[in-house]
Amino acid sequence: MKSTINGIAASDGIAIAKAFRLEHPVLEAKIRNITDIEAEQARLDAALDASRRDLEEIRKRTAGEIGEEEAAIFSAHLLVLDDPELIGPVKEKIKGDGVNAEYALDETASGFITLFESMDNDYMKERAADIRDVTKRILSHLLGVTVPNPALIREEVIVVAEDLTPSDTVQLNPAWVKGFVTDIGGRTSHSAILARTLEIPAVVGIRSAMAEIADGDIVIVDGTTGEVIVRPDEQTLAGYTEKQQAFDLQRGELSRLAGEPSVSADGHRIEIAGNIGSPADAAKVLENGGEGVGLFRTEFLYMGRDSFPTEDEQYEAYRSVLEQMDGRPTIVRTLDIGGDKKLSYMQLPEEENPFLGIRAIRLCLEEEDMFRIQLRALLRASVHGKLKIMFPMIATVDEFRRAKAVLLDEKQKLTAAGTPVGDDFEVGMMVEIPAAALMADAFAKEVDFFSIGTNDLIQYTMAADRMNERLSYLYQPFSPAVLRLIRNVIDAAHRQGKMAGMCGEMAGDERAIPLLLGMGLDEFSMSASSILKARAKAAETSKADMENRIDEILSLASGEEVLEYLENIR
Ligand SMILES: C=C(OP(=O)(O)O)C(=O)O
Ligand SMILES: [Mg+2]
Repeated sequence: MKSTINGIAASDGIAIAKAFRLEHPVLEAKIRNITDIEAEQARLDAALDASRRDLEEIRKRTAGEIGEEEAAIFSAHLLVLDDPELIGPVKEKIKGDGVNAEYALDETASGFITLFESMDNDYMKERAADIRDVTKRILSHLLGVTVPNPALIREEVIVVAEDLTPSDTVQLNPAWVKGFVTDIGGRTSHSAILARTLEIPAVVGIRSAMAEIADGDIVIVDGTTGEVIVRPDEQTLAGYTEKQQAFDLQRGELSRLAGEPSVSADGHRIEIAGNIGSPADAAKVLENGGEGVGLFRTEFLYMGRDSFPTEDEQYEAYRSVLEQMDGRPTIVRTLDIGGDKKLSYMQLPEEENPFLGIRAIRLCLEEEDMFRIQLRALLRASVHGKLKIMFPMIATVDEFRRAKAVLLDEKQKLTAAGTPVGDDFEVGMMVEIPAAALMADAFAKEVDFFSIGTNDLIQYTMAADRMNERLSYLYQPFSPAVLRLIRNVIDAAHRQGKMAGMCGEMAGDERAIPLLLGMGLDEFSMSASSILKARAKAAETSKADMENRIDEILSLASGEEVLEYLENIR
């Protein structure tokens, strides 16, 4: 029976395909006593063989379709599978204790995991993560439970999941994943941002998707309205197929703006740039006529792998982006890990409030060696284009100064060693903490540019978790509280002759563009798929007219009133 469920529209467009449930099953390794030891050991061997076949296949396909680097993790898993130091003790335990293979494996592996994780050694911590993953795979074969392998998807699907972590999403191949729906999350959770980067429709925060959608159900995702139709009838299907074609047509029409500059109706020039998570995304920004990169979220280079990227690997990634952008301004943000963005190979402390904890620049200033590797890679790459280095989550002027001092120290060392470093790279900061927005005048004297991170700025201003769908009513980009902070940042930047940009999702929101233009925002950075619509919106807006309205808008009492005001301007 057809049913319609609603969530938060996260990425525009319509996708129609079969559901693929991405669910991590509970694997319980209960103890059983065994009498036929040989048969039990043979059962373990069979599970090892099956796991080996899985991994070889996944490795091969990942290497061929995504890249050798991404496939490396599966080679590491294959090594664990064949490691006599793990498998030997499991077999001995089956024999010595007369217990079943699941239990012997789980106990032995847990012992190694606890031991390796407790060591102050990144290599051993990575091995612990590998053992955990491989153990799950072997257990699933022993228990006859299927674990989903998104890397093996070979038909068009809509991924249905409770949640997609950033490391889940980097493994999805957009050639097959036509859209996704999740029960958890909001418009600015990272899975939603990634969907926009990949230009695939998505609806998040549905709450009942996993309960209502079975594997193989036909699903329509309307990422523009937030509707998800499960098991549609013929008529509904036909209606949405038409809607899908109209959407594609509109996208095609907008593409004529790709080579045009971004100018308001009254001739004011702005820059519209793209947000990226990998060097491959830069091509999408250019295809959509982006005038620069306003945010490269480098933490994605650190995800979907089982060890830190080396300085050379990072250098290559930054160089690739700068070369592709060919002299256009390119803002690369230093590592913003923590909060919901975790690394399997880096143990972060358990915190009560991870979004208020050791993340981003706070972590980098604590783990200075790790930070310096990234800064060296950036400095070496700076000769290949117009690089702007940006620090995330800056709360105090002192933090900015400390981060910049480490950068300049590395620059000096490289120069002393004869390594070429660009002379004209800029150093700026994200404004995503209310304290920084309020103190923008003090910061403006020290930075080369600001980029306002509304995703976090809104959550910290409203004290409403950006990922909690139940608080989405509080997560208000148009709240005058947020708008006043934004204006403060732009004005402070301009008083010092500095550029003010925005790379939070608000910059690509068509309703916000006239308002931001009126406040004088210089640079708007967004998902590649929003660039052309934003350019069209700017072209029909008079900056001078909006400028005259700003005081009135900022004196309204609520986000709802602001939105109503904006809708009535015509
Ligand atoms: C752009 C931002 O950074 P992220 O979404 O990566 O936290 C932001 O906070 O607005
Ligand atoms: Mg942020």
